Amino acid sequence: MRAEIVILPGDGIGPEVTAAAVAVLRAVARRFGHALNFAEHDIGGIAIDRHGDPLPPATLDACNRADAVLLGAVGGPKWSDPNARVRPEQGLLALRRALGLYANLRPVQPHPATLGAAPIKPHLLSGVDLLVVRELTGGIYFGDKTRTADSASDLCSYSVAEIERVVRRACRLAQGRRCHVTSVDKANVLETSRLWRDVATRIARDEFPDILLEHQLVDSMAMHLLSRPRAYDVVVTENMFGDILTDEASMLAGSMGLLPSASLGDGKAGLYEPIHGSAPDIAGRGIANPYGAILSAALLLRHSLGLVDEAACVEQAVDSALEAGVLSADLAAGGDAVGTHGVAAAVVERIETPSHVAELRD
Ligand SMILES: NC(=O)c1ccc[n+]([C@@H]2O[C@H](COP(=O)([O-])OP(=O)(O)OC[C@H]3O[C@@H](n4cnc5c(N)ncnc54)[C@H](O)[C@@H]3O)[C@@H](O)[C@H]2O)c1
Ligand SMILES: CC(C)[C@H](C(=O)O)[C@@H](O)C(=O)O
Ligand SMILES: [Mg+2]
Repeated sequence: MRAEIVILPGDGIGPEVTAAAVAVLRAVARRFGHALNFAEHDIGGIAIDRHGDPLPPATLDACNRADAVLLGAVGGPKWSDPNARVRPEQGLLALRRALGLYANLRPVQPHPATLGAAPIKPHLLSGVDLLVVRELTGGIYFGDKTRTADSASDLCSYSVAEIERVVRRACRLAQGRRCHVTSVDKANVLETSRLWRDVATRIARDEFPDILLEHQLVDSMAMHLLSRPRAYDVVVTENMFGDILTDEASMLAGSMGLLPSASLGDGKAGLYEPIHGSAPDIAGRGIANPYGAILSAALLLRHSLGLVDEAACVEQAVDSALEAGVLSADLAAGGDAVGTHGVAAAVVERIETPSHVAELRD
């Protein structure tokens, strides 16, 4: 197949981890005979520096035309002055909104080889397999903002239609899994959460009789996610709760650097990015963990290009590399760590050696 993929490396470790993911996609293209074309564009801080705009029109045009977009990360201390006129993160938010990507899928499946890196007891982690579906284009992120000398406000609003579409997406995804959806809200305090709970209840009851829907308040969810993570299958929640809970969930896997994400709308095109940020504390040292970016590339192959076997091949190559002890510094716990390039090379080698990955599939 032919596909146009836009690469947005962004800031900090973004360029390091996207380079690793592109190397893996090139290996997939070679092995399976696909013509994947990559076009790099600016977003975030680097786009502010070069164009005075965190989402330049040329970047947005390219993303609109592409079959899929792969992003590294945006932001960093250079652009973090609270009084700055414009911020890198605005570029990412505007892109998600402009592409209509309302459902952000963040799968969490701790790998046996990285249990040692997690601060949670290993017996709580075996068998954990959950999928957070985070609403991505509404809520407090996008409401009106005000600021005066002595006060500030951020409006949180949701429409019925915004809640319906993301809950439907979560229920459909659960039908392909264990048919269990946990909807997370703060309905004991927030009006938006009370609407969320009403709509989620109605959609599950009227359209998905095969789905078990449960509701959980976000504060106790933050606790249960660590104390009984195996209890969850699909978790659906609003924008900011999903942001916070998935950074927490990354500790089940062992590192922020491990979790991928897919941001989807109603069409095939999507935006794929690891859930972590630009990690200014380790940027430029070649030690960033690229597994989350590589697994995001696997999601791109599956969801936007429909290349299911190719996606599975990447995921199996990652499993095999982790099993072989190819661990970046955040996972190696003082042992021998492999740099970003080394991790990418280990995954590429496994994709190029079909027998290696086929063995795992049996
Ligand atoms: N999608 C995005 O572009 C995105 C996501 C989150 C944060 N950010 C931005 O990133 C900047 C830094 O934010 P932060 O420090 O709160 O969060 P962060 O995710 O960048 O880093 C948190 C911690 O996790 C570590 N870490 C993150 N990714 C890693 C990786 N791949 N390998 C190894 N270690 C990794 C970092 O070294 C740091 O100690 C901010 O400007 C923030 O807005 C961007
Ligand atoms: C950088 C920031 C705007 C972003 C978000 O809050 O959505 C990030 O934290 C993420 O998780 O993708
Ligand atoms: Mg986040």
